[in-house]
Amino acid sequence: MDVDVIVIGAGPAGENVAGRVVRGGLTCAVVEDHLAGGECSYYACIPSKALLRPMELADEVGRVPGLPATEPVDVAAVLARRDEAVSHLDDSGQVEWITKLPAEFVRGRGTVVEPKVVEVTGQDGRVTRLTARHAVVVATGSVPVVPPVPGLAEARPWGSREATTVKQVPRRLVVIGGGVVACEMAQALHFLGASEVTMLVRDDRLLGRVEPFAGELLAESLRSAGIDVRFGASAERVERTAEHVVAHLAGGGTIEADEILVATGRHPALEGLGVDSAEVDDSMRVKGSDWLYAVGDVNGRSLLTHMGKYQARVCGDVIVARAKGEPDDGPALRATAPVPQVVFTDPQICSVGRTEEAARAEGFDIRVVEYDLGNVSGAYLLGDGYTGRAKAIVDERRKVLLGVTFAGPGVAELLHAATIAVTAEVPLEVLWHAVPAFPTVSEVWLRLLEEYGL
Ligand SMILES: Cc1cc2nc3c(=O)[nH]c(=O)nc-3n(C[C@H](O)[C@H](O)[C@H](O)COP(=O)(O)OP(=O)(O)OC[C@H]3O[C@@H](n4cnc5c(N)ncnc54)[C@H](O)[C@@H]3O)c2cc1C
Ligand SMILES: NC(=O)c1ccc[n+]([C@@H]2O[C@H](COP(=O)([O-])OP(=O)(O)OC[C@H]3O[C@@H](n4cnc5c(N)ncnc54)[C@H](O)[C@@H]3O)[C@@H](O)[C@H]2O)c1
Repeated sequence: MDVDVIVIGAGPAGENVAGRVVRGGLTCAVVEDHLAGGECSYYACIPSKALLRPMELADEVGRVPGLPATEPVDVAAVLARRDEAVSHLDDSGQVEWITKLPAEFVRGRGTVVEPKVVEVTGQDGRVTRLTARHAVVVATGSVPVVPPVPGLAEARPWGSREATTVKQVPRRLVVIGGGVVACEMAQALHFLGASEVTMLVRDDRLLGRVEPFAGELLAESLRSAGIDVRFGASAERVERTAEHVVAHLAGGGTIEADEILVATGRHPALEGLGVDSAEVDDSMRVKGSDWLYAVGDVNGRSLLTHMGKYQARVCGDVIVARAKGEPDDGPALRATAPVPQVVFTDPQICSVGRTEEAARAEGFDIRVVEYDLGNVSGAYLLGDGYTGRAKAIVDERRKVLLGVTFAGPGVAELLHAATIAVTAEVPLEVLWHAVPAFPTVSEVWLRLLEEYGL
């Protein structure tokens, strides 16, 4: 079969490339080995957020006197809603979306066998050969890394998929890692009944890529909920017995649990793909090639759905421009945006742009302003004991924001204002005229500017 563009992988990134190239007038085939919709729809963003939402709501209700207690939580109902959110692992809706674009949907494992040629091996072993006139786009996502701890692989550890598809919440859980998956899933499963959760965090802080204060607030929250967060801790050996799993700790001691969750990062999914590297330029074209592109997790730039989709929009439009011989270097045709991210824990942690450490390392002349969210009237009204913090990094030369971080209940919805301010490089003196409504948590913007001296 000949088409203009072949996309391998129908996760959020691959689907969005297909949408853009078809909209631009090209024909497209989308190859998917497992479920159209990708990791995000069935095993990652959607189910994890469905599992975290009841905890968030219960915490919120708990902060407002006079409302009925929400415990005990109906775990079966929470899991049933999670199952609905992931369409019971049925991808027919997503396949229909692809075919209605219209694009050709080809189920099977894709391999690039020669330039612009992809062979797809179906589950029945049949091979379909696809040829692209213009481009092949790799959007195969990422796979979890399991560290080489003796006995760990044999102990059948959980990865994020097992955690998000959980049917029976284990009573005792050991979590290896202190990143986003570890924190979100430790907290969700603890809320849903894992009464003994121990986190083995190799480093001395949680969420190593965000501002340290945010990780500290989160560690306090996890610990006060009863989760045993151990810093500088690691398993040197793991074994599974008939009844449980045992983690032998470096430096002595053991922890016995029902399951062990490994959340130690992810690698680009390149195995068996016929592609050695997915390192791309800002147009998402693989370095050294004029027909191969890579978007989403697989290129390693930013392992987030919204960033994969953003890259996909750029990539699709660039391919269309190049296919038509039109200019391919307009500002909308390069993926260079600051990265926003939300960690959906309690407190929520969200950030965009540079941290203080990153800005200093890049040589910016900066000033840091911070403000306690609990002192904002809008936050006080959300409930008793609301705590949180905001931190902004100001480029002193241009008087614009380089990065903003919020930590606190419900702060995720504050993030897009920060994303606009950072992306558009809004001068602080202009930002001053963006008056936050009273009494909302957004009033923290005014407080930050006042702290700065405006
Ligand atoms: C537990 C968890 C929670 C997360 N929560 C969030 C969140 O809240 N917000 C957020 O922004 N990000 C979140 N992420 C990250 C997000 O899931 C990824 O960034 C996103 O799924 C990447 O999209 P993608 O299209 O690049 O890859 P994927 O979604 O992984 O899709 C890749 C697709 O390619 C297919 N494929 C692979 N190889 C082949 C092949 N050779 N042939 C055919 N098909 C192939 C796969 O089957 C898959 O369907 C989370 C991740 C995890 C693990
Ligand atoms: N809300 C969200 O946006 C969201 C949620 C979940 C996942 N994600 C994405 O998924 C990606 C993967 O998440 P993750 O939590 O697996 O990765 P991560 O990179 O966020 O965290 C990995 C953690 O494992 C630790 N670690 C690494 N190697 C180790 C080893 N050998 N032994 C012990 N600890 C080790 C690290 O120090 C770190 O604490 C993230 O990059 C994130 O972008 C996003």
